[in-house]
Amino acid sequence: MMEQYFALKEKAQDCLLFYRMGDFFELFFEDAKLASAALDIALTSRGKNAGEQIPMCGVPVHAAESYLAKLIRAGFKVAIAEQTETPAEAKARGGYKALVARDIIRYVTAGTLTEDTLLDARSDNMLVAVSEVQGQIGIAASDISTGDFELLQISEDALTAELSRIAPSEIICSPLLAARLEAATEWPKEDFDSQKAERKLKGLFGVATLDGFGDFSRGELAAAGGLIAYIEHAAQGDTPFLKPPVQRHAGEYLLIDGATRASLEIERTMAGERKGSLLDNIDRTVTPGGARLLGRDLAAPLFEEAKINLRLGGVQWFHDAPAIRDAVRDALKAMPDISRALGRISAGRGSPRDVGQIRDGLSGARLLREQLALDIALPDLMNTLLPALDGHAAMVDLLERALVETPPTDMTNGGYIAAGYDPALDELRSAGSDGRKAIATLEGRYREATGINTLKIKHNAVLGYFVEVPARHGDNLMAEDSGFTHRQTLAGVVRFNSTELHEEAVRVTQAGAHALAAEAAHFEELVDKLLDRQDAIAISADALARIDVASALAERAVEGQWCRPEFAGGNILEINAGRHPVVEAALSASGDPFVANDCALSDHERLWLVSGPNMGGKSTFLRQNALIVILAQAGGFVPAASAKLSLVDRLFSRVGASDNLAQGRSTFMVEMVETATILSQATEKSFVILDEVGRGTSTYDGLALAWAVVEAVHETNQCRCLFATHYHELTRLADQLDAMSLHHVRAREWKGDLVLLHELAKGPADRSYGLAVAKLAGIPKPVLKRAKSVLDKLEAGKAETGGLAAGLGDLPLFAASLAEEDEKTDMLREALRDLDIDALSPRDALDQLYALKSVLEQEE
Ligand SMILES: Nc1ncnc2c1ncn2[C@@H]1O[C@H](COP(=O)(O)OP(=O)(O)OP(=O)(O)O)[C@@H](O)[C@H]1O
Repeated sequence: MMEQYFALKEKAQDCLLFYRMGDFFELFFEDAKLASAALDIALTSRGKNAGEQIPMCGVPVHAAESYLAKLIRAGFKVAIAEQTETPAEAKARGGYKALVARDIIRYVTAGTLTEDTLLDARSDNMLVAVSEVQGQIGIAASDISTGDFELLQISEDALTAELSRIAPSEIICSPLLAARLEAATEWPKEDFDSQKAERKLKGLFGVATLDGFGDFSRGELAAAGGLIAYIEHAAQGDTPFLKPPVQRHAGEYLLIDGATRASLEIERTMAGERKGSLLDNIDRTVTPGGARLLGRDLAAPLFEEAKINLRLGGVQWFHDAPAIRDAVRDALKAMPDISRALGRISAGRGSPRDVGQIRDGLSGARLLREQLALDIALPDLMNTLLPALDGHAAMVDLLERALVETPPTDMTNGGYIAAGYDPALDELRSAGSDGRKAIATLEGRYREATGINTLKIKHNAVLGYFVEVPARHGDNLMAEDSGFTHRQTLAGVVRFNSTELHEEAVRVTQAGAHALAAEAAHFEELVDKLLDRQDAIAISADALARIDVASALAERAVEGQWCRPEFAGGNILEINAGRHPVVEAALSASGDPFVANDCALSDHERLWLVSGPNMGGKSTFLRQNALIVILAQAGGFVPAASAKLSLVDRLFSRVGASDNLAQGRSTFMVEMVETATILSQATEKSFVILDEVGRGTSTYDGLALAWAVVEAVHETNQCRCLFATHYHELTRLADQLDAMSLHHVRAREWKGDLVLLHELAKGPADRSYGLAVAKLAGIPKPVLKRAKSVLDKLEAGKAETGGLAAGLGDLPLFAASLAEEDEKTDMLREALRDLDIDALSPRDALDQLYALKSVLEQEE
């Protein structure tokens, strides 16, 4: 057995091996130690290997899913080794001592789950494959529990942003990329082959060309190849359930990098929780499919006005029609998760319950369509979605006739095919129940005939049916002519068989076995019919999810009195009475009102410098405007009285200081890396919020950096920007930078105490109130007093010398100093531009590099 175990373990590689033995999955050696610790179950031992006890632990097969869930959550992968023949088959093959054959039938990994119990119903579970072809990155992403499948090609610098959007549970990559993608599992290069992948995809979707799905690059195809190979490996041969690939193009979406996503707490808070995030705040969806789609929408807001307005039209319609909204949401609430049920069926793991769910979902969809079709003024969104809900009448009708109302998950005991669907099955069932009745009658007759009132006819798995009497009556039935044959004597009872009982028993078991087989055959047939229509069913499920999202966003908008955003040309962001939905909700829980604030960025006033006391609401103001952009471009209403904006191509946020010690970066380093990304990538169409850039270092360095960053954003990037700062000195820049204006959050001192008004006003803050905030926070009085006298001294010094920023008045403008530096690098640029990299051998490339270096040295 150990030999067989080692062979399987070798195959399982870095996965824990679940080795099936009877009713248990057993784990041995190191696997047992790891699993027993992770699952908190007993570690025992069994037999010896090389003189050492073999550590072992086990989980019962019937409860294996919950243990699997725990292990996957703890970051393990599991290989399931099942018995591939029965003990009887093994005996027939190799005699009494033959070992039952076993093989790995499936690998369970975080990205290849389909079971309800192992998945979060309201989030996607993405598996991502990444490849690199000629310097371009191909990404294939799929949620195999629903079949969603997308492909895209990006440049390498966009990789982390894309991965943060997709938030995969598991990443695989070709060996070339493994060093750059720490979290990824390396997968053989042969599977990342674009030509092989193209053939595979064509086969999978039964098409002669992939042109109908998109014009895929070699990188995209290679990634798809890796992804499919990995899924096939996990399922050990079953064809993966994938819908036709959707090709994404970087320019179709609002780009949000990982740091911005994290700092704006879009889908998760900084602490990693869904609760407290923007998504959690706005999520009023009533179906798991809707919740998943909303998550996807927020992760990738659109950059196309027509598409956004299509979504907004749907939200508006539900917003304006409360009765329809309520009715639709009630109908949706009752609907099962069709997508995931279909995913399981397609993966060969579907149960009668899954088929029942699809029946109920599709029939609900049809009712919904009939209900909505009565409305004459449907918005475009609904006009495009409603037809997708139809077309399943024959399927629903078949499933309604074929299945009982609530089919079980477990098929082993049958009972899921409805009475009346198949007369032959009905007959088998009645033969079975007639037999059981006959056995009950037989029991009565035997009691009478033998005079033993305690005689019983029982059934167990080993003996089948038998007659049982207490031991003291045993002898009566032992007589040769009694009609009973002895089978077993136990401590208190004796068991017998009889010809009549045997005949009835055969009738019952045969009828039962035939009925089970008939049910299984019907089930298989139903599954085949469903799979024939799986694309159409998936489209209906997607349409239901979209309707759920539209009605949920409308519900949230009504609840919070949100407005429909409008889009305009140019580069504006005009928000009237904007609010931060998460802060507002937190405040309202404690009964405090949220103070709404306006934002009015335009081509002439692109950059707002916001100052004011700590705790005054600067960060909240910056973030709320970023969140409004996200919500608007995701196709939702926004928390404001009115909102008009020009589409944003990239959103950047550098908010708050957070150490990323895991990556070995200090607070200041993180701040600078993020700021560098913004300065290099923000375009005129971007929106940037910068919060206290420079505060992580010494005052002079910090101010100098903040100063230069404001100038660069204003002069070079020319994007819309909100910049919060405590450096009062920066306000001087307003004289030089014509598209920058000054704003502050208001505060007042009242009877010696600070009152924060959280209200934005024009102009710079009059003072910083740092000490007053410290007092609010409970800094001891002697410390405050001392701080006050230090402050007085500093301010006296400042008055004499002109302060920190003295002498900055005659600094030349940013653009002027930049131009000078640019010239220096021109020769280099020329040389680089003339290089034809594709034509270079590695040797030439090295020579060129030396040449470039010497150009640089000459210049310097
Ligand atoms: N518009 C508002 N209306 C009501 N309360 C607000 C508003 N904005 C902020 N607050 C409250 O003030 C708190 C502090 O806000 P915020 O963090 O935005 O201040 P800040 O000016 O950025 O502070 P710091 O300079 O210390 O970072 C928030 O947690 C919230 O409770």
